[in-house]
Amino acid sequence: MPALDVDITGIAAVHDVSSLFDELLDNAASVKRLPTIEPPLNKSDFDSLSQRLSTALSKLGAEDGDAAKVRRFAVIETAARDLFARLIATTPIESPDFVKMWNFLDIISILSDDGECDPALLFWLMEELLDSQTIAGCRKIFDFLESRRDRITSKHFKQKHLAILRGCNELLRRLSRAEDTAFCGRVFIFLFQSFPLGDRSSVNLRGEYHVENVTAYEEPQPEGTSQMEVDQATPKEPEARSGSKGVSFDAKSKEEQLSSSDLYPQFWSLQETFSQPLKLFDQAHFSKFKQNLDITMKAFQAIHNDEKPRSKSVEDSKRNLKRKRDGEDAHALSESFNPKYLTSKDLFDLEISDLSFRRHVLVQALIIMDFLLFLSPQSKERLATFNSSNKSVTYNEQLSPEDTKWATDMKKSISDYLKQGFEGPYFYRMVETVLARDKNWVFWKMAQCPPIERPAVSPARFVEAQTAAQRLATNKRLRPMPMGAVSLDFLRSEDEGAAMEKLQDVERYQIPELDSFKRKIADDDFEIEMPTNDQTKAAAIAGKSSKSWRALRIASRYKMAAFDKIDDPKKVDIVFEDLAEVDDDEEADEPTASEESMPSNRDALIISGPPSVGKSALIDGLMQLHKGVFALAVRHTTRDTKEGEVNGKSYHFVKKQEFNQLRDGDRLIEYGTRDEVDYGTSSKVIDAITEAGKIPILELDLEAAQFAKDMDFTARYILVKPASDESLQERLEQSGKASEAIDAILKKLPEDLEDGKVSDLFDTSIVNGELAEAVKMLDGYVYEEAAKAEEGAAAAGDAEGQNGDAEMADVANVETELVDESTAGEAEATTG
Ligand SMILES: Nc1ncnc2c1ncn2[C@@H]1O[C@H](COP(=O)(O)OP(=O)(O)OP(=O)(O)O)[C@@H](O)[C@H]1O
Repeated sequence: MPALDVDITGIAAVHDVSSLFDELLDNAASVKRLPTIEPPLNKSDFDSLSQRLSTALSKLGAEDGDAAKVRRFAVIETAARDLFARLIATTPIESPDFVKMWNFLDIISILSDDGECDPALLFWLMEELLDSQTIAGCRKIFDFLESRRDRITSKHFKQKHLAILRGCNELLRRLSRAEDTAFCGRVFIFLFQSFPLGDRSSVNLRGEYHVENVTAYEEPQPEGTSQMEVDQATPKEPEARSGSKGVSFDAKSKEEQLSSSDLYPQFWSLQETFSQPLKLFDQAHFSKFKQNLDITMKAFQAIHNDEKPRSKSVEDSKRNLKRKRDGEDAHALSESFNPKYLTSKDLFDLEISDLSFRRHVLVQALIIMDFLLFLSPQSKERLATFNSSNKSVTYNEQLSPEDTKWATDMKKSISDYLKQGFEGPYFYRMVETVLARDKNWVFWKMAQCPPIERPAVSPARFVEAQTAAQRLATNKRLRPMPMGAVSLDFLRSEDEGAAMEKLQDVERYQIPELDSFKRKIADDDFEIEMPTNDQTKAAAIAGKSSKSWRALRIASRYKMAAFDKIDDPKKVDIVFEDLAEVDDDEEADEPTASEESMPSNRDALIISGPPSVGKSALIDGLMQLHKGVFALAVRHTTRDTKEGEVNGKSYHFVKKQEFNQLRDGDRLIEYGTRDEVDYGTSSKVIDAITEAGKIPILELDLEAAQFAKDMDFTARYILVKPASDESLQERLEQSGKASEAIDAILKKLPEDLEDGKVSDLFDTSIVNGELAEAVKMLDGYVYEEAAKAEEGAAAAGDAEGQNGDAEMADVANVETELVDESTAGEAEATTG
């Protein structure tokens, strides 16, 4: 602490600075009205702070230089300590007025950051503040320190770090590890977060163990003594005792198990080794340890470990912490955070029946196994090349091959055990991660904690590295087989003709089809999921990456849109999918009709019938009548586009492979081949229409309709029949079909329209005689006019049945065509 240069000007300046501090505290009170630690005050909360401070210090003169700076710092420190002492003396920490202290500390922190006072002043005051308070008060001070940690440690850390370390260590000395475990943790965390990662001040460089932490337990009675003490008539405690207290052993291994009272001393004796691993260098101790750990492990394995851990949950602990911090129930906390083991014999059964407890002990054992394996011959060999200059943590002892095997096997058993039970895999992963990180710290310590920060590379070294990299990258020397190229070795080995033929192999010059990777990637996926062995799995993983990359490169030529849809880089399947969507623009052109305009039955409509019977004409008619209600499900086809056809409107024109993919991926609700051309309707197209709120209409030939039915596609199946063979023939001729084809169609007609077949497949049939009338019939069926009319007729009585108007006649017409011919017959008879 700088000595105060007491002189007249100094005393006057201290007075002025004290007045300034009072003013600043008044300013702070008007800026921050809450009596809380938060929010911190900032320099901007005080008007022209630097200037006001210069004025307050003006009596010291305007000299510069180190001596003047020391005088200024001393004056500010004296004024600060005066005010600080006044605040401590007059304001209890619980009082809302204590906010003045927090504000004052903020002011000091601002001055310190600006280099106006000694950087460590804040922490000197903090040390005194901690000294002046009870542990409950220290918690509040720590709340302040934690909330300002970044700010108060970011600048001039070198000048502050000793004061921080001293203050925290002093506090730790006051805290009980058993009662204030959580607070100790906060102090440690504060230290770790304040000090740079590579700071050596807290490293146990000498590798000392905390040997005072002795776990005391009830030593077993020497043989014979118990007989003297125990009443002969009292039966020896049965093994079943353990079961009655909650420990369940496997029936099979019960006989091999020690009773819990026998296990008790063996189990607790492990703690001695856990706290002093160096004892393992004594062979006798090591043998005993191995034996005890083996027995413990066996006992643990026999305990069913499928129960949930019984220890207080994290939430409970958090609640307790909160309570403690609120000062409401300090006692409860001291019970839940006891770092010492309770080793009473009476508790033993309960303790080892708790999965958390067993895990806790096994993690200790795992740490010891790592310690032992560090001494294995293999590890020693590896470490021989390592700079292990810190002899305090490198040991000359070497583990024998048998002991190495024991430690390795034990480590595996423990690891397997930890993975079992409630959230076992998660718990084990956490332990594994912590231990793996810890190993790195061990190496660092062995190498005498070399600086973690790397010095900047010199410009000369950078230029040298850059030139070398450029040289490597621009080396034009040809490799025997450039990356990705197909081997040309066969040119040497085979005769000229065969070699030339091979050279012309399509695979050599043609980019493979995108789809060719789909099956291969699926095969790799299968192998990864159900590997034959580790090698095949590794090969499949590597193969999948390479194939996915190649597939992406090919897809990038014409399927860039699909790339947006790749969420997981390991799943590129989307690039194989058909991206043909229903034409969005078209959908947008025709807005979806209102609810009232929709029929009550919203199943898709399948309009089917012989060629040229008028399916399209009927669909057009229906769609004209009800705009925005229906949308045509455009089929996919493998044929080329004809003149006037628009992709996505007439058909979705796709390649054979793409069509096959849709078909094999169960994405077609019907498909078939006509004249060597594939046609099919994608379920995606239908879903898109439904999602747009419309009803899909599928125009299908008879075979396709049958296919959809066989595929259980839900729809209303409507057959369009010609009024007569002649009228159909006429339309077929008009369509320009060859006469042979027309003959074939007409010849097949009776078979196609055979009653039984029709009634199985279709829900209704409509005779397309006069177009307008047929459309009306279709409309009536779709909007269930017939059903409505039936209801109406029932309500209106007979009269209407006798004087049916034209519309009713139409309805009757539909009914006559209903596939149940007997009913139709009756209807016909009625209307006739
Ligand atoms: N009721 C009708 N009266 C007169 N002409 C009609 C009638 N229905 C359809 N047509 C005409 O018959 C021709 C074939 O009709 P449409 O294309 O609708 O039949 P389709 O069943 O859809 O044929 P394809 O099976 O070949 O697709 C068209 O020129 C159409 O205008």
